Amino acid sequence: MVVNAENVSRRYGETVALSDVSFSVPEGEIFAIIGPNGAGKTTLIRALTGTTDAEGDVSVFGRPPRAVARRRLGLLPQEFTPADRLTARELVTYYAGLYDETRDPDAVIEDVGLTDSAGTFYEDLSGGQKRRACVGTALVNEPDLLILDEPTTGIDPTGRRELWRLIEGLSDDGTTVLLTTHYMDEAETLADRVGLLADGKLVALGSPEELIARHGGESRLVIEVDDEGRAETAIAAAGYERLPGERGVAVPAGPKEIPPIVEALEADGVDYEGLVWRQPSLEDVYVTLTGSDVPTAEGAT
Ligand SMILES: Nc1ncnc2c1ncn2[C@@H]1O[C@H](COP(=O)(O)OP(=O)(O)OP(=O)(O)O)[C@@H](O)[C@H]1O
Repeated sequence: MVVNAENVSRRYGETVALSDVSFSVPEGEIFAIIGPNGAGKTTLIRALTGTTDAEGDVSVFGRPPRAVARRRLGLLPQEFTPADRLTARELVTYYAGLYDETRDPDAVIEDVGLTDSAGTFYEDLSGGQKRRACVGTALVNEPDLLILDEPTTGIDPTGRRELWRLIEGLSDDGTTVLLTTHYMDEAETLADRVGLLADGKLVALGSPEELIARHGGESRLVIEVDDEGRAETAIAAAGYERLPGERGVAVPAGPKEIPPIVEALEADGVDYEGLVWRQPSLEDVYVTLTGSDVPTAEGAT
């Protein structure tokens, strides 16, 4: 196992940041930690990298975090603001100077897709380019384990997809990746396995498919309508109950139940604007197990 955490707990005064968290990450896996603000994601990363003391047992490459050879680990912290007046190439080269053996900084710059902007000052890069330059600093030592705390927060959709491709490519080459994210589509797309933290506890652990099958609930038909009360009455008359916590009027329904629901709406003259049928996703798992909405891009920290 590359990472092994057993009964890891951390308190800050009265606040329980982590409570008995246990999981392990095998070589080559992409493991995503998800959870609401304050769930303990960053504290867990700090426990794994030895920058905070925690109770329980943590080992990385079979050793206590602080004893791990620095060159084996690449870390992108959540808050990382390099000097504005360094170019992307200078930034990556600066970090390369911290190790005895490193990759060619220009090759790293190419990997993070910044060759054309290598000479641009950090402050003049776009949000996505900035974050990619930061990821580059974590790659200079060709780490065996890459830890990324919210790598794509604040990045536009194109930039996020580029970073996903980069992370997938690193994983294909054998790098183990542990990341935190507020984006459920990111975890669903990238992660081999996901750990869901809520109030410091690991409340679910498994592949996205397993978690969705276990906690995601049924497929559903979502009726987009102004008069939700009227739609609810119409579907209730046809024997269907509204699912709580969804945007629009959602009804648990397989594909074959779509026609009777539509007939019920039509029969009552409900003026609906749209119908969306969808299968459960990791977002539903998150909402079910944490009781909170998935944060929006603006709300994520
Ligand atoms: N250094 C600290 N001193 C005191 N309390 C802390 C400290 N670090 C974290 N906490 C508290 O521990 C809990 C977990 O925080 P943590 O930053 O690990 O959560 P998170 O899941 O990373 O949140 P976010 O998604 O907002 O980054 C929170 O209640 C936080 O206020």
